[in-house]
Amino acid sequence: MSSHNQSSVLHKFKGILYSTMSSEELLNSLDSFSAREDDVFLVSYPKSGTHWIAKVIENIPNAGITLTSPIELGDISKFEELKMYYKKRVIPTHLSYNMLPMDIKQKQCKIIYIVRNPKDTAVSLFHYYKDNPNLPSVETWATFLELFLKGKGKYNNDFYS
Ligand SMILES: Nc1ncnc2c1ncn2[C@@H]1O[C@H](COP(=O)(O)O)[C@@H](OP(=O)(O)O)[C@H]1O
Ligand SMILES: CCc1ccc(OS(=O)(=O)O)cc1
Repeated sequence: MSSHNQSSVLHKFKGILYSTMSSEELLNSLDSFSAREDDVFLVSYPKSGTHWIAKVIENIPNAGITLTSPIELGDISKFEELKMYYKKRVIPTHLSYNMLPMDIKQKQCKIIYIVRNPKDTAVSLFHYYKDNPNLPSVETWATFLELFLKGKGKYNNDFYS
């Protein structure tokens, strides 16, 4: 696995790799997020079928919900953006439980946790990295799988360092 390009698309926050589309300032301020009691969080590891489940939820007739972008995606203005939604919010995230904003736990918001067979998730992630020239290049399936099994990947820790 080569680490070229890593600096342009990934950055480490508290030992975990995130997309640079999640600003450090936002990640640092997650605990200042003010949850609503009726918020629903759609929590998943990347490539677990998040978009599919999100679409299913979004298409529930008369659900009266707004599907937002992931809570960790964007800059410090994210929480202001989320405040603008007046309908019940369904908020996706790939954050680990420890990184979830405190208020979500305090208000006991509902969480839908998506689990996909990790063998399929690993294959999906492997192809995702292979097909995305902006991500660090993947050499072989064997090296990728070894790192994946060690929990070393985006939203995990130091896959590409
Ligand atoms: N109805 C469905 N059943 C099972 N997997 C689905 C699905 N719809 C999408 N997926 C798979 O979910 C993965 C994407 O996940 P995410 O939305 O979290 O990024 C893709 O996996 P593959 O790369 O194996 O095709 C995609 O094909
Ligand atoms: C459909 C809502 C959604 C969910 C997750 C996303 O992040 S990622 O593409 O899986 O990194 C984006 C949008």
